[in-house]
Amino acid sequence: MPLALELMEKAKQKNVNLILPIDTLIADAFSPEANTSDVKSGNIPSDWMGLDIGPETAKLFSEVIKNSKTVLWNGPMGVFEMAKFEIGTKAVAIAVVEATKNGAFSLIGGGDSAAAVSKFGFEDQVSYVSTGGGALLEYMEGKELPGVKAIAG
Ligand SMILES: Nc1ncnc2c1ncn2[C@@H]1O[C@H](COP(=O)(O)OP(=O)(O)OP(=O)(O)O)[C@@H](O)[C@H]1O
Ligand SMILES: O=C(O)[C@H](O)COP(=O)(O)O
Repeated sequence: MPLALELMEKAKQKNVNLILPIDTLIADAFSPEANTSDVKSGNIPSDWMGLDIGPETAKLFSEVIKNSKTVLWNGPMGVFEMAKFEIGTKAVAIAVVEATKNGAFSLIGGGDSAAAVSKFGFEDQVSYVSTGGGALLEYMEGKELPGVKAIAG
């Protein structure tokens, strides 16, 4: 939490638009048979958990993505492996595909993000899918990766 608050402050100082979820799909168990409900983010009862973004957030994120020229996607929106909690991740994936159709460069990174894109059958409709998760982000940060260094000589 302190790190999140620090990053939010940093984003504000740098005029970076940080968009957070406004609603959440909650469940009473980590299970495909769980009972679910949509609540405003911040209203999750203590014995429930958020397992996907809610429909309002899916709409909000999709709008931003569709209007972007470059998309770097790292991390699913929820537990997309269970059909009940795949809706948010699917909505984002559809928006990324649409942005790509409109000329955006879309880069998807991370084993689970790649699995999500593949599950929905969109692998060929985005610009690039990388299996690198943390390594991809470190590379984007400008860090030198030992493997890349060895290859580059
Ligand atoms: N609310 C949640 N509670 C528990 N697990 C979740 C929740 N939301 C997503 N997950 C799980 O987290 C995983 C996604 O992890 P992560 O965000 O690190 O993805 P990634 O960056 O694509 O993958 P990796 O870290 O392997 O490179 C998925 O398996 C998903 O089911
Ligand atoms: O699923 C994996 O193994 C990860 O996507 C690997 O990514 P990382 O080692 O770069 O985090």
